[in-house]
Amino acid sequence: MSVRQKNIVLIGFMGVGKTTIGELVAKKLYRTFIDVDKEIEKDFGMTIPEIFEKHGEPFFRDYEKKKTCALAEEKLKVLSIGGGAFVQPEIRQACLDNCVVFYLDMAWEEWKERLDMLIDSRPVLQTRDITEIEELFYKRQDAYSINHSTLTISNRSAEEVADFIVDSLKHTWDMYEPMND
Ligand SMILES: Nc1ncnc2c1ncn2[C@@H]1O[C@H](COP(=O)(O)OP(=O)(O)O)[C@@H](O)[C@H]1O
Ligand SMILES: O=C(O)C1=C[C@@H](OP(=O)(O)O)[C@@H](O)[C@H](O)C1
Ligand SMILES: [Mg+2]
Repeated sequence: MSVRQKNIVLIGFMGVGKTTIGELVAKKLYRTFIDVDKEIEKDFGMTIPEIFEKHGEPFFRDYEKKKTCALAEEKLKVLSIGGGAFVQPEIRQACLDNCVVFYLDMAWEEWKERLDMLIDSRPVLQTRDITEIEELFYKRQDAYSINHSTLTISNRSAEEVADFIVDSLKHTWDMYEPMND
């Protein structure tokens, strides 16, 4: 597949801005944006917390695996995936094989300021105290560290990060597949 046709996937911990930044990147590249969590919510007619509540986390992870792997194989999309998705080896492989994977990396000190804003919509945060959330934050970094490009996004606006992603993609595309005049 041409490098220009590959999907772009944003990964990283809950609340770092994958959905917000993904939507901006898609607009700037005139691509379709897909938020995998929103697709799952549409499929069930329920919010993510409701799916966790009714069916449990293992069921959610299994559905997330099927949905994310299928979407990763499309072309020319910008995808934001759930913060826990990339921990699943099958999802990681599908994304790394078919897409350009950007990891949005944020410092814990900055992330923890977002906790209050996130907790109602992220069931994974509701069953853990702050120490356990911090452990999960660092544990997930092992999976996130396998990517095509790591962006340190602390103290950057969503717009700045999106512009950086678009510029770096254009640079890569021109390097590997220069456009004819
Ligand atoms: N760069 C940013 N700076 C400040 N707030 C942000 C930034 N990116 C996202 N946000 C805010 O953080 C919250 C979580 O963002 P979201 O895009 O849903 O993250 P994710 O998809 O990674 O869980 C939202 O309220 C969003 O407006
Ligand atoms: O990290 C996780 O385990 C989760 C992250 C959420 O997505 P965001 O990363 O977009 O918040 C959502 O998939 C679900 O609540 C589980
Ligand atoms: Mg999201």
